[in-house]
Amino acid sequence: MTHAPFIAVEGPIGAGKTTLATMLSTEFQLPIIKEIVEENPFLDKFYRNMDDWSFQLEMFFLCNRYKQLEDTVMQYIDKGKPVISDYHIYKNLIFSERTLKGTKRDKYRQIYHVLTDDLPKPNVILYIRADLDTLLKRIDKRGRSFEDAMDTAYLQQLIEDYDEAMTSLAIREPSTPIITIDGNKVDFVENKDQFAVIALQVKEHMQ
Ligand SMILES: Nc1ncnc2c1ncn2[C@@H]1O[C@H](COP(=O)(O)OP(=O)(O)OP(=O)(O)O)[C@@H](O)[C@H]1O
Ligand SMILES: Nc1nc(=O)c2ncn([C@H]3C[C@H](O)[C@@H](CO)O3)c2[nH]1
Repeated sequence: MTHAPFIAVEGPIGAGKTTLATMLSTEFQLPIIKEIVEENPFLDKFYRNMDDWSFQLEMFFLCNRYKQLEDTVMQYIDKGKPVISDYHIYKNLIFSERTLKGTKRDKYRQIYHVLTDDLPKPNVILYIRADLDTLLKRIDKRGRSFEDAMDTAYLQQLIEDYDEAMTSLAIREPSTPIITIDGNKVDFVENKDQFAVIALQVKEHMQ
């Protein structure tokens, strides 16, 4: 590990990233970096018309995450302090490769690499996998109105994109451990023992 633990929780929409990252942050007294959702002016428009709004939305996410990552580096990573985040910057590419087409996709990819290639990346990843039924139930339970318009085929596609992306990340960065959690079976919210197993795995990577 080249720097203090920088832990990222990842997984498709509604997998439980923010929930788990918050629980781990409390357990280990770690500062947490959370996704900006409510202030996002494009999500509502995007779910109603993905083709029209995808570029604006992806750029918004990228710029916000870039700023958060810059701040995280200054406040924690450069000072050798551990930190947990409810996303990995790589998710920008997972989503944009799915939502953008043609020249916009090419331009976005270039901007992504220019902005992020030289920044430190998380060195421990928790990947929550879950199938469509589980995700739909959780998204429904959370009840964000703009997600009512989400296409289930899009969500299913993202589940598969995430699996591919995590496999390719494991090959490209073999020194970064990926702890995979079966979100269909493991209930870290209601079951304390199941949370304890995850917390123990994370602790092993914090030494
Ligand atoms: N293991 C679990 N068991 C039951 N409910 C869960 C579990 N994990 C998360 N939830 C619930 O599912 C909903 C979605 O969780 P959360 O917001 O943490 O997902 P997320 O992955 O951060 O979502 P997004 O991708 O939209 O940012 C919340 O209502 C949360 O309370
Ligand atoms: N298109 C797209 N690109 C992203 O980088 C991205 N990151 C998150 N999301 C969506 C999922 C939830 O609805 C909501 C909150 O996570 O925002 C994204 N959508």
